[in-house]
Amino acid sequence: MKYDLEKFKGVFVALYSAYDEEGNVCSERAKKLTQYYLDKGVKGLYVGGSSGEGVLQSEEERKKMLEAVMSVAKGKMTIIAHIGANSTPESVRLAKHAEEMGVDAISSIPCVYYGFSPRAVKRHWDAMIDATDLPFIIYHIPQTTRFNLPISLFTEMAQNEKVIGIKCSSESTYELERFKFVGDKVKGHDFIVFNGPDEQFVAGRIIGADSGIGGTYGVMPELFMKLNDLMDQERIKVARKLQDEVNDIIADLLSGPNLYGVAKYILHLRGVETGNPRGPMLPVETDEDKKLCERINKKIEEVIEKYKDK
Ligand SMILES: CC(=O)N[C@@H]([C@@H](O)[C@H](O)[C@H](O)CO)[C@@H](O)CC(=O)C(=O)O
Repeated sequence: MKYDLEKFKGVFVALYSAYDEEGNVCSERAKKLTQYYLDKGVKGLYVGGSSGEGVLQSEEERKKMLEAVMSVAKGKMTIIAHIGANSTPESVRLAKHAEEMGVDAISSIPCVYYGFSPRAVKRHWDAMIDATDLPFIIYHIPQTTRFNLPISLFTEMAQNEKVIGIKCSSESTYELERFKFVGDKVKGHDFIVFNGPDEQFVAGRIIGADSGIGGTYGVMPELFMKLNDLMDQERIKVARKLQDEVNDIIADLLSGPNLYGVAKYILHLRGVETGNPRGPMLPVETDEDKKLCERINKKIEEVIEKYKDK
């Protein structure tokens, strides 16, 4: 096996992007944000994905964000760079840049705007894969891309040595199980499956996920690391109870103007500045929204405390 797969097992924060007060990518803030997660002890970061607003940024902004992250995280955390862009040439340039930066793997959605055939998606992904020596992780998120990855294309992709895993953000745990089962069979060893829906972390791990990448981990990495430890120890009953509490928090996070707006404001309450999400995503503006964030932040602290020694 060409790649060390152990470094892809664990909890990966889907990193929010860091902006200044004018909405420009801010390297200093991105470095502090990266250090925040390094100090928390997460396994790694997924940079420039959905939570990272990669598809809302220019090529230069995406590079700038990754450069800041790598200046802090290189060799200390596993970094997966999401390089999916509107066109194949842009994705290829981002792939090459990610390799120059020393990331551990690249990853991509199939498409952004147009609906494509499996053949077109394969060609798009293959171009990125061929551009570097890095391992590649498929990003499957049909509810936003509208591309329902057929198992035939998945099987073909898994045959490529460089394709080591899939980030499965579809809500079907059956689909996740199939990717794990078929992936392991094709490889003859572990094919890394990342659970995508944070609300189903426990279910995903039970049915085959090795790891998790999530957009709500950023405000409660401690709770997802705890869930992961509980699953490693096969302490399902405690894990289920904690998942219930986490899902209550996620429901609150989703009840505000926008998940990332709320998450970023919660980080602001902790002294970690990342600015507002980029429009059309709504920021936290009203007193009511701010109170919601304060309440969620308090609830997270309480649940961390409650499960610390469980
Ligand atoms: C559809 C969607 O956005 N799914 C999220 C989840 O983390 C999601 O935000 C969470 O489960 C709350 O619903 C992730 O799978 C996406 C992700 O990790 C990323 O790339 O930011």
